[in-house]
Order: sequence, then C-alpha cells, then structure tokens
Amino acid sequence: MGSYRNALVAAVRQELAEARGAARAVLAAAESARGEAEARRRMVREAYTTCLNQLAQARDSSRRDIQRRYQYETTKLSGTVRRLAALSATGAAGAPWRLWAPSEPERGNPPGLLRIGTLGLDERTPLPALVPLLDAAHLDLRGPAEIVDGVITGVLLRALGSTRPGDVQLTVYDPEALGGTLASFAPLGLSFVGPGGLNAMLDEVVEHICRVNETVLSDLTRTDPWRVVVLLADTDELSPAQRAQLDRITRTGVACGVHLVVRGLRLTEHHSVVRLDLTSGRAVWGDLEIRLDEPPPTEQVVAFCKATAERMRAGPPPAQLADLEPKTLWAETSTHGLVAPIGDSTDGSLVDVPLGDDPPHALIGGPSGSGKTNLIYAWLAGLATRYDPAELALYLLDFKEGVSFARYVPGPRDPSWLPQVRLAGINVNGDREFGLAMLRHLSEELRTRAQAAKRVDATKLAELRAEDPTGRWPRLVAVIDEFQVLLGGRDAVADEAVTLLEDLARRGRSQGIHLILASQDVSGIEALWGRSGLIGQFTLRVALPKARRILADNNLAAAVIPRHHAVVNTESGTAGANQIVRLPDAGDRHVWRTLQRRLWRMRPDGCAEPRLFDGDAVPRLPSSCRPAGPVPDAGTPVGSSPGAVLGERIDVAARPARLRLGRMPGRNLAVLGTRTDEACDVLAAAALSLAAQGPAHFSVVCLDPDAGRAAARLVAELPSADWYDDVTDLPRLDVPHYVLGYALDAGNDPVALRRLLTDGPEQRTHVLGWWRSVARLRDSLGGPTARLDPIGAWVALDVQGADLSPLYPQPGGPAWYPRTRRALFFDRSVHRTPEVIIPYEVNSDHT
Ligand SMILES: Nc1ncnc2c1ncn2[C@@H]1O[C@H](COP(=O)(O)OP(=O)(O)OP(=O)(O)O)[C@@H](O)[C@H]1O
Repeated sequence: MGSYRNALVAAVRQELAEARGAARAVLAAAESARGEAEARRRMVREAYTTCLNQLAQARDSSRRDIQRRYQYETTKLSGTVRRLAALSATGAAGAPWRLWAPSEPERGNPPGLLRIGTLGLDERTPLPALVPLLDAAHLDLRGPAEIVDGVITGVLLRALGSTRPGDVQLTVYDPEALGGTLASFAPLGLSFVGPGGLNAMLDEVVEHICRVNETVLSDLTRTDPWRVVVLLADTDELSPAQRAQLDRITRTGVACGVHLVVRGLRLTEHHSVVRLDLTSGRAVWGDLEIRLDEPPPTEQVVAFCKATAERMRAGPPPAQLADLEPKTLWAETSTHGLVAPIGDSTDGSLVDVPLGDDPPHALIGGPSGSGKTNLIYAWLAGLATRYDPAELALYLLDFKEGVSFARYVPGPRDPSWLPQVRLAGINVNGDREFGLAMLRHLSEELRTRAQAAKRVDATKLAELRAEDPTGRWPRLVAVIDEFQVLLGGRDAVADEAVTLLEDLARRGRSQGIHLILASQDVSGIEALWGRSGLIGQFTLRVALPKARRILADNNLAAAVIPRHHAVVNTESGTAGANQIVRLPDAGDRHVWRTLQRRLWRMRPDGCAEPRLFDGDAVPRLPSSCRPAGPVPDAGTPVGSSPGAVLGERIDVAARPARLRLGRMPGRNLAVLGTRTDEACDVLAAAALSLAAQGPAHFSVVCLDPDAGRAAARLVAELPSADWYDDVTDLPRLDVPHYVLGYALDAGNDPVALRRLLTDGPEQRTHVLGWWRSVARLRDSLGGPTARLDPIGAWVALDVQGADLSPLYPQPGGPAWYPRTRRALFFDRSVHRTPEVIIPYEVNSDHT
C-alpha cells in the first residue's frame, strides 16, 4: 500500500512535473512571442518615425525648391517685365517725376506706353505700371475726381513730354471747373470747351476722323498730330445724339490718332477702351492692382508747357544728317540732273538743291566759320546716298590748311572710302599745281564726252546716255573749297586755272560736269567777277550768314539769316528767288563713318580706291623704279633714251617725272640748291631708276662730306657702281655710263668736268650732278662768261626764279618761290614752262 501510494505520488509528481514543464515551455514560448511582437512593434514605430522624418525632410526640401524656383522665376519675370517696361516707356513716358524731363522720340518709332504707378507684385523693386494711349487706346477712368484728375495730369504730361512739340493736340471739356482742372497745360494753347460746347466739339472730332480717314486712304500715311480729347464730367447725362457721337469716336478714333480720356462718362464697350477704377492711391485694372504715382508737381507741368510752347514758336528742330538720307539708297538716276537735300526749311520739310543742265554750277560763300565745309558735307551726304558710283563721281579739293575730305579716302584706321569719290586733295594750300592738274583732268574728261556726244549727235548728257546705254557716263561733280587760293596770284597757274574753269563752266553744263566752288574770301569771288562769262554760269548760289557778293547786290537775305542757315538761290542770287535752309550738323565723324561704311559695303565690283593727294605727305620712290632681281649683263639691250626718274609729278595720276637721256648733246642734269637731303634724293632716284632699266655703270663722285652717307648708300644699292674722288680719271665704257656728282662745284678739275659735260652724252656718258647754286655751276664751267648749253635739264630746289635766268629761255627766269620738298624741273628739250615735282623719299624704306 505504501509503495502504491508512493508510486502514485511519484506518478502524480511526475505528471505535475511534466505539466509544470509543459506550462513553463508554453510560458517561455508565449514570452518569446511577446518579445518578438514587442520588437516588431518597436521596429514599426521606429520605421514610422524615420518615415515621418524623411517625409518631413522631403517636404521641406521640396518646399525650399519650390520657393527657390518661385523666387527665380519671379525675379526673371520681373526682370523681363522691367526690361520690357523700360523699352515700352522710354524717357519721359516712364521716368519717375523726380528724374523726369521731356525726351525726343526716335524718328519712325511708334509711341510707347505711359507710366501711372507701380505694380504690387514685387515689394523690393516695384514694377512700373504702364497704360497705352497714343495709337492704342482710350482711357475710361472712374473714381474720386481729385484722384482721377491727378492721373490724367500725369498721363498727359508723359504723352506730351515723350513726343515732339506739336505732335499732340489737347482738347479739354471741363464744364464744372471751366478748364481750371488742367489749367497748368494752358501755355500750350489747348482748346478748353465750356458747358455748351460739347455738341460742337464732338461733331468737330467726328469730322476730323472723317478727314483723316480720307487722307489715310489716299496716301496711306497719317501726318496729322494726335488729338487727345479729355472729357471731365461728374454725371453721365449725355443726350442720345451726344452719346451716339461719343460712341462713334470711341469705335473709330484710335485708328485715326484720336484718343478719349474720360472721367465721369462711361465709354461704350470696345476693345480699345482701357477702364481703370481708382481709389485713394490705388487703381484696379482687370486683375491687376496698381499703386498710383503721385501727380506731377504743378510747377513741373507749367515749366514744361512754357518751354514746349517756346519751342513750337521756334518751329521744329532742324533736320539731322540722317534725315537727308532717302528711303532707299542709290535708287536715283542722274540722267537729267542731281537733286539732293542739304537741310530743311523752318516748317521741317527738306529743301532739295538741283544741279544739272540748269543750274549747272554752284557758288558757295560765307566768312570763315560760317559753315561752308559743313554745308558741303551735308550736300555730299544727300548726293552720295542717292546716286551710286555709276551715276555720280566726285572730285574733292580743299585749299584750306586742313583735311576736310580725308575722311572719304582709306586711312590707317578705316579702310573704307566713299565709293563715288575718285579724287581727294588735302593740304593742297601750297600746291596750287594740283588744283590745276585736277582741272586739266576734268578738261580731258570734257573732251572725251564731247567727242562721244558728237559721234552720236547728242547735245547733252541725257541724250548721250540714251544713245549709248552701255557707256559709263556718271555726272562728275568737282568741289573746290577755298578756290580763291587757286586763282590767287598773277602767275601761269592762275591764268591757266581761270581759262580751264571758264571752259568747264561753259561746256561742262551739257556734258554732266558740274563745279561747286566755295570761298570765304571776297577777293576769291572778285577773281570771278572780272570774268562775266564765267560767273554767269554759276547760277546756283548758296550764301551762308554774312556772305558778301554771292547774291545780287539788292538781295540782303544773307545779312539777316541766323547761324547754321543758308540762302539757296537758283537764279544767280536775284532777290525773290531765295529759299532759306536750316543746315544740319553734318560734320560728325562717327555718323559719317557709319554712313560711309554702309555705302562702301554696297560698292560695285571693281570700284577703285580714290586717288588721295596729300600735300603734307612725301611720296616714296616706287619699287618699280628700283633695280630688282639679277644684275642685267652688258649685252642686254638698253632703250635709245633711258628715263631718269626725278620725283613725282603733281598730277591726277601721280606719275613719275622722267628725264630722257639720249645720245644727244646737253643730256645732263643739274640739281641746284643747298638742300642736301633733297638733292641726294633726286640723284638717288635718278640713278636707281636708270639701273632698273638695263645694264649701266655708275661713277659716283662725292665732294661734300654731308652727302657722303647718302652717296655711299647709293653705291651699295646700285648693281654696278664705283666711287671716285674727282671726275678726272673716269673710265670709258660700252654700257651707258652715268656720273653722279655730289657737290661738283667743289671739284678741282673744271676742264675735265666741262669736257665730260660737253662730249659725254654722245658717248652715252651723262652727268647727273648737284651744284649748290647757279653761280657755282657757272664757276665750275669756266666763270661768268661760261656757256651753260651742256646743262640740258635742271631741277631747282631752294633757288629763286630770278637766279635761274641763265638756264631759262625767257628773260627774268621762271616764276618760282622755293618750298620745302618741292622742286622745279625744266628739260629744255620738252618743256615750254618748268613743272613742279615732289622729290621722292628714297632711303628711309631700305636702310
Ligand atoms: N549747321 C550746323 N550745325 C551745327 N554746327 C555747325 C553747323 N555748321 C557749322 N557748324 C560748326 O561750325 C564750325 C565751323 O564750320 P565750318 O568749318 O563748316 O565753317 P567754314 O565756313 O568751312 O569755316 P572755315 O572757312 O574757317 O573752315 C564747325 O565746328 C562746325 O561743326
């Protein structure tokens, strides 16, 4: 029993122990499940928090991004709007009142918008709020009278200040204040309409619109000023007839430049009506809210209106150089003449100046500084923009000490030139010979044209061009500023110049050659008065202020015209044929350069650079006149009379002056004077040019140490040359032999020199020598009674004309007043009168 119980106890214990074990296991499993669940919950919580944080970060970053983008876009947009606003409301149309000043609109630009305040979009840099008016809209303003009137005052001031005086006409209907509201505009002479005048005013505006429509239909451009009609009423009590007229104006006005600005009346619905609701300091325009500007100070309005009224009394401002340009460049033909404006009249219309068969030539006069050069510039601008180089060729010569025409030829800074210019002379005041050369050249042209006209039986240029349509017959215009310098002096140059001018003036008319002569000096004109045949051809007269004797004696217009004006008279200056012209400022280099570049780019193929003669420039010996390549051998044929180049001729083609050295007695050259450098240059140019023509030998004899360097340099450059100390032992040669003698008056063997001069040329030995005076030349040839026949040609530097008489066929010697870098060249066998040449600069470019 005891053991059974014990066994039972043991079994129960066992079971209990198992049950406890199972319960513990279940508990442990439950605990572990709970632990896991808790861990999961923690994880989920953490993940949730992380997620929340990440979302918050993402949201913050997106928000920041959006804000940044918004900022960027609004800044960009407001920048664009601001730029647009600045372009749409320039100058007086958009400037704040404290900086405000009237501004001149660019010609051809449409009117802009007008500022009334600022937009509230961007607080830091407010955008201007602009409303349209001229050519764009009517304004229908509603709100308290004092606020609306302030806005109207501002809009009117901006419209008037950003257009030209007279371009906007104001009409004000102000029945309550009887014009008092806009009285500050009174100096402009605007029309105030009283209480009973509305009918008539509306009828008149309607009539105006009808008339504008008529003219626009007929010529497609409206020239009338804008009409701004301000209607100030407190109640909208219009009669049906008035309402109908107002509606008509609203519908049709803008297209005809008629604009309504109304307070207290309601304009009919139309796309051209801009409605603004105004309250104190603010306006609402559709969805936009505008912060209104303060009205402009009354004193500012009055001052502007007074100044504008003054300018209107004075007339429109003078035309500018650009206004002389035609709509299309180079569209005119010069067949029947040249017509170009030089300025405008006081009403602003351009004044055309003709040049052709009648009047053929022009005379311009005015004292120094009166604007002759400026007038020529203006005329050239008018001509050069209308006629291409096939229609017009220009020859420009300025005898002033200046470079007026240098701008029309290529220069170191600007390679362009005015395509019509064939020749320009500057700094020619000392070189009247160049004026003569130009006249000779034109005379040659005249002869060619006359012959061509004769061949086809034409009596004037238009007929020649019709008969010979493929020929190139542009009209030639020669402008000579300060021409009296050319005619001054009683010498051969003046005589020939007057003769040539007379011929050109008489016959040039029908051949399309026209002269424009300008002078400040009454004496220049006097030179013409003596030649009634000549002066009679200059039927176009242009007199600048205070010009004398340009117009007829009883025509006093030039004495009374103001500065920068001119009297243009196409009937030889007779009273009654005057046209008063205001001249533009035509000298501005920058404006000219821009215009010239445009024309230059249009130049036809083959349009040659103009010839420039600059009296201050020293020409270089052309490379074609220097020996080049291998030394010619003795067998190479030499021409019968090689030509020694001595300097540049003062002519249109800038040809070299040559001395022919044939096998004849006297074919020697004497260079005379004390200017060592120029004498050396003449001898060097002669020797080098001879060496360039074929085999030759040169014997250089230098007796003046000052010339030693130049002589040595020449020996070095010549292909075949020897240095001698005197003329005694010179070799006899089979090739042409040239003896270059520097300061031969210092030689010790006059007998040998005389023999060389006398017998040499026939054996092809020529002396090219330099003597420092005519007296020394004579001494070295045997004293006072010596014959100078062996000297067949001479070049005189600083030797007075009278001193040259022993070497000159006419008694008294030639008329010659020495000038720097100019020489007088006389070759007994070709010249009737000596010619002025410019000794070339020989050495500066090859040492
Ligand atoms: N229409 C004009 N508008 C503005 N300035 C002008 C006008 N005409 C001339 N001028 C100026 O007046 C000055 C003298 O003009 P210009 O050189 O043309 O006179 P000029 O008669 O040729 O004088 P001069 O004979 O002494 O050379 C220049 O500075 C020029 O710019």
